[in-house]
Amino acid sequence: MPDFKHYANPTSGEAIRFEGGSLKVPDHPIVPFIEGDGTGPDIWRAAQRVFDAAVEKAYGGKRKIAWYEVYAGEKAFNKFQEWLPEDTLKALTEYIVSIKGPLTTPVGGGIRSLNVALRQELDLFVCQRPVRYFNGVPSPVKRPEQVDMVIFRENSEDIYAGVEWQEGTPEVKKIIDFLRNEMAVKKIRFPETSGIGVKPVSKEGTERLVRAAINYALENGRKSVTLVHKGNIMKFTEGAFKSWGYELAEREFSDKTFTWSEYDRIKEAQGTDAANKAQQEAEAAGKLIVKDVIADAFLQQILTRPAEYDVIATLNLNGDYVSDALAAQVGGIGIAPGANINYESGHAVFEATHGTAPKYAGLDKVNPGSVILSGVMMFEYMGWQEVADLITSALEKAIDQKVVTYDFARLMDGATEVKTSEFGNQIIKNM
Ligand SMILES: NC(=O)C1=CN([C@@H]2O[C@H](COP(=O)(O)OP(=O)(O)OC[C@H]3O[C@@H](n4cnc5c(N)ncnc54)[C@H](OP(=O)(O)O)[C@@H]3O)[C@@H](O)[C@H]2O)C=CC1
Ligand SMILES: O=C(O)CCC(=O)C(=O)O
Ligand SMILES: [Mg+2]
Repeated sequence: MPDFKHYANPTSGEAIRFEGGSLKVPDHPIVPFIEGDGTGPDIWRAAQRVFDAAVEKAYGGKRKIAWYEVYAGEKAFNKFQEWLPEDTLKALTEYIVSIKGPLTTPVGGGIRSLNVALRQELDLFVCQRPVRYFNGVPSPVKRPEQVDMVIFRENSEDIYAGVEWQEGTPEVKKIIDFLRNEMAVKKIRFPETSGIGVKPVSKEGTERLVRAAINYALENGRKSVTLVHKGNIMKFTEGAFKSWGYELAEREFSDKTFTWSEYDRIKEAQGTDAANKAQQEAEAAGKLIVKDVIADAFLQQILTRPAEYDVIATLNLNGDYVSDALAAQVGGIGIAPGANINYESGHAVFEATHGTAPKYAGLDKVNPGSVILSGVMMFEYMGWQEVADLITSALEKAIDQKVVTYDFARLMDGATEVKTSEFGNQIIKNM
């Protein structure tokens, strides 16, 4: 048991373990949860009832989650005057699998993102966000059913990691002086009034992310992995991500993949027909195609040709933008789940793609679908597939019945608008 400063130890349940590369899940696993800020408590309350009902329905009392509340954000600050208590990190480390609601990050000053801090502290290097269409969900595009992608967003580095210095401080002056005087940098347009952010992108970081994406694609019968980058402009970070990604695919998965890098080499040596033939043969042999696209082109092609994309591997900031854009295509952020995972240690923190939606806090109004579907991912990760399937089909049925929260109701004809808690009830009723 961890040696907590503030927290009492769990009073029931057993710890999940990660041994020999796989999870060992007891029948009464301790699962820590963070309620979250803003609308977090609303959606968490509904979600927890759905999870418990589905586990009970699937296993009739043989299995049960031992929920264990841990704190971060405003609730932690109010209780312990700490935004992210060390006890929370200890609990998430000890109990391996956890789930959280959204946490507030102020813009422009104040505390840094607690969400990002959690990912960094636990080294949860993959932010995995599946995006698929649920029949009947209102969507702004004509063929939303063509969207079926799984985003693998690098979660530990890039400009998103928060290495930056504020304009006007002695630190930023030092960095700017160093860049100008020792590195001969002449491209800082307004050196006296700039803030500076640094974008670290490493070979190790890229390789472990791309490896996870390719493994996922192979295990789940996916057709392609696309490396999304802005490597034409940021050559040694985003461009390197692309090159390292291709090199990894060819080095570690040569018998199972065909890359566009190989395509280019064949084209150069033998011409376009030979390269096309090689790709067609690889596809016919069931090989995974590893390709790439520049990020801005990707954002227009997901609207015009979504069927061409499948598993997406990308850097941290691109992944953030792409997640919300794709979520909108299939009906919005109300049903966009996610997980932060370290595939090497087994640690995983499940969380919705959206934030705290503060204007709706405490109104029992927003869609709990994203956190509920994050729970579905969690149950799949734990191997409790029966629970995942029960929740998914009950949620699909609720949408089919047009019993939905405000976000869907405002775009659907003939819908019955229900509260967060009532949407949870409807899902439970449908199990
Ligand atoms: N992982 C995390 O914890 C994340 C935290 N955040 C943080 O959340 C805070 C608010 O961020 P903000 O940019 O407003 O983004 P949000 O995702 O919180 O909200 C933006 C809009 O998305 C819609 N929305 C969000 N959640 C739901 C839901 N459950 N059901 C239906 N619609 C929903 C609402 O749209 P509408 O107005 O159209 O109704 C809302 O106004 C910030 O502090 C930010 O840093 C942001 C993202 C992730
Ligand atoms: O940490 C935050 O406040 C925002 C994070 C975010 O937008 C995301 O991870 O998608
Ligand atoms: Mg985001």
